[in-house]
Amino acid sequence: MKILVTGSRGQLARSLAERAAGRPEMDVVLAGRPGLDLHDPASVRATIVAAKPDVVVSAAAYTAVDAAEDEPEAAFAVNAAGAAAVAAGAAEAGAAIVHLSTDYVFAGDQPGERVETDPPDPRNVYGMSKLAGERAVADVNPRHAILRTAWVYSPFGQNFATTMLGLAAGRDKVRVVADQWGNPTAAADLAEGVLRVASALAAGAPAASGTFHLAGHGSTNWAGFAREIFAQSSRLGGPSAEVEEVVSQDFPMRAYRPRNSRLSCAKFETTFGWRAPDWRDSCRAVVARMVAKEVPGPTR
Ligand SMILES: NC(=O)C1=CN([C@@H]2O[C@H](COP(=O)(O)OP(=O)(O)OC[C@H]3O[C@@H](n4cnc5c(N)ncnc54)[C@H](OP(=O)(O)O)[C@@H]3O)[C@@H](O)[C@H]2O)C=CC1
Ligand SMILES: Cc1cn([C@H]2C[C@H](O)[C@@H](COP(=O)(O)OP(=O)(O)O[C@H]3O[C@@H](C)C(=O)[C@@H](O)[C@H]3O)O2)c(=O)[nH]c1=O
Ligand SMILES: [Mg+2]
Repeated sequence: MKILVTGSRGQLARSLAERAAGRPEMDVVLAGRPGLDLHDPASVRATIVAAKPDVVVSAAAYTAVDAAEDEPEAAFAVNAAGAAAVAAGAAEAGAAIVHLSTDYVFAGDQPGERVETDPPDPRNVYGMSKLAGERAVADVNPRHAILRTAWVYSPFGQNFATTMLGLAAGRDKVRVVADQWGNPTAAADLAEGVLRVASALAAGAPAASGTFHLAGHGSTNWAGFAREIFAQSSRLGGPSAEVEEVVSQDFPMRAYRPRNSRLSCAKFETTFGWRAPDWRDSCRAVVARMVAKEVPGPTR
């Protein structure tokens, strides 16, 4: 099975490449800028059609949540029009598409866990642009799985865990919000789930089409996530800091963040027969790689 992934240096793209290595039945090809640029639909179409994939994984996105507030045109160009171009290219190539979306499509003002049929109601530009992308993908390519995930981290590139370890290297105490709840998701676990969905779509399983939630098992708030990162790091002699819990109001950010974006992954688990590991177990594994500095930084 040939899988074309959009984006070459992103967390999920790199995790997919790593996860598929040594599995000859999974031929994962990464396609990023400048060859495939989501600002340039013609480059997207040409790259996908030329590659003749069985499945396209639409991983590339405009993911700078705060910056999106100041440049909504760019966020929508990439996350909505760009996603539509990926889905159209996949349809033209006769390929199915796995498209990644986010917990931030929800308002986060309801208790409990969100299921796929709950109404989305994004409260920031990033979330609005990703919701527009979901709708465009579903319209353009009937053989689609839209996977909403959350709080993705990995040894690759910039994410909350690398930010926390970076801050801890220079100070004793870090202030972290404790009133935003969600499901930390290791990119490696997400990649495993994506490969399972890709296989099911390629095999023509009708149940594999639709919208699904896939995130790490169990939930916490950002302060709890930070404490776990530091606990694992200090165990291995890496940087750590005391976590001072604050509320969102006391940690102003450009973009509004949902307070409760916990996702129910029951539909994914039932459909694909697989559950992501407990977020703490994956956190231990990822932080170990970060502390060991096993992975070089982004090659920019
Ligand atoms: N990170 C997270 O916490 C979450 C992510 N998601 C979604 O999951 C998916 C994967 O996220 P993740 O791997 O973390 O993302 P990253 O932020 O790690 O990587 C984003 C990728 O998108 C690429 N990209 C950005 N703009 C363009 C463009 N104009 N043309 C081509 N490529 C572009 C980047 O390319 P380059 O390497 O050239 O910069 C990079 O490869 C995304 O769809 C995201 O919305 C959902 C929930 C949480
Ligand atoms: C750096 C830092 C952040 N925070 C807070 C700010 C924010 O509310 C929360 C998370 O901050 P970040 O900017 O790392 O995370 P954020 O950019 O909101 O992460 C989101 O990215 C997009 C792409 C998604 O799709 C979401 O699922 C989610 O992962 O932590 C602190 O409280 N203290 C700190 O020192
Ligand atoms: Mg961010």
